[in-house]
This record gives sequence, C-alpha cells and structure tokens, in this order.
Amino acid sequence: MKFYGNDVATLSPRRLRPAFIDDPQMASFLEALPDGAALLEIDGTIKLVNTKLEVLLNLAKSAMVGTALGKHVKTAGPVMQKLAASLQQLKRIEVSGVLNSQRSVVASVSILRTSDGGAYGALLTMRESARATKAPGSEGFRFESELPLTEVAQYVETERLGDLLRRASKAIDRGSPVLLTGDSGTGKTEFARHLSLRSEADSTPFVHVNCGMLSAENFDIEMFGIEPGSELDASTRGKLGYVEAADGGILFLDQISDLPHSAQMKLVALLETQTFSRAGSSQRRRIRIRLVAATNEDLNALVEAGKFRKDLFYRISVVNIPLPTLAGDRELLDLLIERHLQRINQGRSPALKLSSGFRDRLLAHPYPGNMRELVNIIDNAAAAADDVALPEHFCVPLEGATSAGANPGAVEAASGAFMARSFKDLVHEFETWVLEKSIAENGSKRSAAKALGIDVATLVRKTKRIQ
Ligand SMILES: Nc1ncnc2c1ncn2[C@@H]1O[C@H](COP(=O)(O)OP(=O)(O)OP(=O)(O)O)[C@@H](O)[C@H]1O
Repeated sequence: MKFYGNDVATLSPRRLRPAFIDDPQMASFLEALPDGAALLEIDGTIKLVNTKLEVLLNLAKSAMVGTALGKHVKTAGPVMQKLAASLQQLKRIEVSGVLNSQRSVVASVSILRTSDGGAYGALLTMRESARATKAPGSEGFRFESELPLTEVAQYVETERLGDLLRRASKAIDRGSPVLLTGDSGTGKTEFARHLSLRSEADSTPFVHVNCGMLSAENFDIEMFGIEPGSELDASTRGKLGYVEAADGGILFLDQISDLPHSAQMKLVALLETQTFSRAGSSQRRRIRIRLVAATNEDLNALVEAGKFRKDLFYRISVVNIPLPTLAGDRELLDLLIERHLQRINQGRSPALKLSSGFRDRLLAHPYPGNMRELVNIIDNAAAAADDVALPEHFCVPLEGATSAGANPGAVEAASGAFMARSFKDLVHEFETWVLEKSIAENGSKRSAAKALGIDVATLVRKTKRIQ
C-alpha cells in the first residue's frame, strides 16, 4: 500500500490543502519569517507571499499569487530561473545571485514532504546577501551588498548605452575579454554589472576587484586564494580567491592600470591557460571566467611608457567599449535627472521638484565627475531643499572647498608665496588637504570617497601616495 501511495504521489502530485493556505495563521507565520518567503504548489504556482518578498522582488502580491514561479524570471532574473528549475526536479536548492533590480540575494527552495516522502508543496525564501559569504573579506573585494539599496541607481539605458551593452555582451558570450574605458564616474562599474545580467553567461557570480587595492605581495593570496590545510593557511579553512569565486561568471578588474607589474604577468598567464593554483598548492585548477576590465587611464600611453605590459594590453583590449562623458550626452543627462528624481521621490513627502533655474544649472554644468557628480548634486539639493530645488541649492562637490582661506594652497596663493612652488607640488598639497579633511569629516575612506564623488579605490590610491 505504501509503495502504491508513493506511486500515486508521483503520478498525480499532491497539493497544498486549501485550508492550510487560507488559514490566517499561515499568512502570519510567513510574515514573521526574517526573510522574503512564498508558499508554492509543486507545479510552481505561487499560493502565498509575504511582504518582504514583495519588497525584494518589487512585485505586488496580487501580481504573484496564482501565477507560476517561472513567469517571473524576466522580472527577477536568472536567480528565479534556477529556483523554478530546481522545483521542477523537486530538488532543494540554495543560490546566490543578483536580481534584475540589482539586489544581491541568497534564495532557496525547499520541498515540503509528508512523512511518507511525498512532495506536496515548496517554500521559497529570499534575503538580501553579502554575495561573498563564500568569498574572502578584503578591502579589494567590493561586496555587492555593501551598496545600500538607496545607493543602487536604476540603470538608465540610452540608445547609445544599449548599443554598447549589446556589443559587449556579444563579446562576453563569445568568451572574449571586454575593456571598458572612460573618465571617472562614466558608469564603467554599473555597465559591467549590467553586462553580467544581460549576458547569456551564467550571471552569477560577478566579482568586482579594485586592482588599486592589490599589492604585489598580496596578489596571489587575494586572487588565487589559499589551499585549506597548507602551511600558509592560518585558519585551516583556506581562503577563496577572487578568481575561483568568479568561476562560471564575470571577473571585473576595475582600475586595471593600477595592477602591480609582477601581477600583470600573472594575469596574462591566467588568461592564457584559464588555470591557476591556490597559494600553498601546486595543483592547477581549471576555471571558466569572463574578464571585464575597466580603466580611466590611457593604457596605450602606459604601454608606451613601459608601465603596463604590452602582452596584457593586447589580451584585454580585444573589444574596447568607450563610455561617453555625461556632458557629451544630452539624452543620458535628461534621463538620469528624471530617473534620479523619481527614485528620490519614492520615499519623500512632499515630492522634490526642480525649479527651472535649478534645471538650467543642471543642464549647463560640465560634469567633470560625470554621473557620480550629477547624482551628488541632486542628492545635495534634495537634502537642502523643502519641496522645490532652487538655483541656490545647486552645489558642486568640492566647490566650497576651493574658497580662499579654506585650504593651504589658497592661503599661499593669496599671499603670493605659491609662486615659488611647482604647480605639481601645489596640486599635490591641495589634494592631500582635501582628502585628509574629507576622511576626518566623514569618518571613513568609503564615506569620504562618496562625499567627494570619487571611487573609493581612487581615494585609497591617492592616500597611499600621501604616506
Ligand atoms: N546607466 C546608469 N544609470 C543610472 N546611474 C548610473 C548609470 N551608470 C552609472 N550610474 C551611477 O553613476 C555613478 C558612477 O558610476 P560608476 O561607479 O559605475 O562609474 P565608474 O566609471 O566605474 O567610476 P570610477 O572610474 O571612478 O570607478 C554611480 O552612482 C552609479 O550608480
């Protein structure tokens, strides 16, 4: 009989009991869970959803209940595809990945079974994650979840950016490296993240490495990890390197021109062989990574000057994607202003409006800091204005810091003493003053970088020069 019972369960899957789903205690149980959660039939139909899941997926309950999990793959992204596939096979799964909303999540599907083993439903859970629970804790690794939700911009895609994205994802899908070039703040990092979502490649993982934070000494350990139990392994658990963490996905090498020379050579070997050894082990491991590199330097000039290896340059610059400056792209500027305003107003009452005077200033500004600068200017105005941003709320990061009397260079300039100094020294002194002041005022390098509208890796690199 039992055998028969199991057989019936296989032929005609059991279902969640309606009384179970309709019981208000069940809904309150789901609400009490610390994660986003949904109760599913084993055919994937969503029966109950808690509020946390609605927020994570940015989908209303009414849009989910009664529909198939697989229907939401487009909205949510490949994470959902994996969950739906594992449910079809009645397998438990835990996956991490990035939703289309750019939130990094850990999600699971657990099969609910009766005591005789028959599956009658499934529980889906999802929570926002530090993507690298499996990756090393190091300053050079930017955990996706370190970006607070409010800081993750909705990606704005102009026709030009769309073309570039298509070109780059084709290259990635062919297995070719992609080099993103463009001034600071032109959106290279954001572009790389979107590339990982669009590419046919498995979009998880996406490992973002700030090369400016890798030294020649720590390169092997950070990139290749430590073999568990080897003499280098203090913890006995080993350490996962960036390369291994990126296996099957994208390794994003940001500010690649900052890689130490010896490390450049090791990177060439990695790209040529697609193999590596963990520190403390001689065993070669094969990996499949897609490389996206970014720089705001002129790599050609660095090669000429002997500061960047030619062989690495040729390896990474197969497909070059130049990102436009904001000042040179009016469509991008208009779209960014509207989207950023919408985003700010989502949690704001009364909503912020831009006066025509403020808007004129936004349109006329040259944006040396590109998109990052625009975001800062609007955020500053949102903090200063009540409901209308007026021209006096237009404040450019650093503009205030250059007023006479505020910094040593300005004091010397006023007294004429600066004439005796080289331009380079004066600029260096001013930069040192700005960086130190900002770090002291903001409490950390990361917050200082944000306040100054520069990348944290750039700030770290510049402060290294000061020491
Ligand atoms: N297409 C986009 N739509 C909306 N916001 C964007 C877009 N691209 C970039 N941003 C925002 O602009 C800012 C700068 O982007 P990002 O960090 O990607 O620039 P970057 O070129 O990598 O800078 P750096 O060279 O200094 O590292 C970020 O706040 C980012 O969220």
